Amino acid sequence: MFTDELKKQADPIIEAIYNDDFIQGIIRGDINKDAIRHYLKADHLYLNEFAKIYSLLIAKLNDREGINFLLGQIDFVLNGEIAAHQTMADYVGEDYDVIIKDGEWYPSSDHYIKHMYYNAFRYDDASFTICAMAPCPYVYQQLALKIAARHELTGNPLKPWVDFYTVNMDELMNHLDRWVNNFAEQATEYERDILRRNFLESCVHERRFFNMAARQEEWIFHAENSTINSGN
Ligand SMILES: Cc1ncc(CN)c(N)n1
Repeated sequence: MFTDELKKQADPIIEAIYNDDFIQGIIRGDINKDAIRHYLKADHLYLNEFAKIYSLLIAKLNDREGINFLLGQIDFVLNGEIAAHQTMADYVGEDYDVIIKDGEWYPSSDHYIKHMYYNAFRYDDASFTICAMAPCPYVYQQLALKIAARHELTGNPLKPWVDFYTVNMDELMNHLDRWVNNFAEQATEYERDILRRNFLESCVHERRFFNMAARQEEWIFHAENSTINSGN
């Protein structure tokens, strides 16, 4: 299947994310609280845009099943995933609403969000955007499964965050796989290349997003050579 090929190509990127500072800090249970604050500020806004992009895709569909599926996902992203964020806010020891109130689209999350919007506006078929969005659940599911398989997290304050992504992603991933595979079957090789690239680029965006939080990346406009304070 086409999506099996994508997932195989994504695995080294996911393994690299696993070994980066953010996930290693989660595994140890002592991740820097500023990294978590930064992540929550960025992710709250990212998920809002993710829900809005789903709504753009609804306009491209004609089947009620697909529309209902996306409506369910909008609800999950806006109301379900809060539980994972709440675990992190509890770890920081501050009120969630206070933490997120001054978030922004920091450079790496900005790039990721615009990658998804580009596809939603550029292509009539929703599959191109779905390929750019699928790493969002997929990468977290794979990270959580790797962590759970390799570590005993009892007593780790971030264990509920890991548990959340081990159990909640299966149905969604099956649906997205079917969707992309159906489209890929009748797509041209040129279109399949775009699908592949969209998926892999978003896996790299996932890595950059965690590293953004680990380094508390910000836009810098005042420096002589305006740049961002992040590598990778
Ligand atoms: C950036 C990002 N990627 C993925 C997820 C998991 N849905 C998330 N909350 N944020």
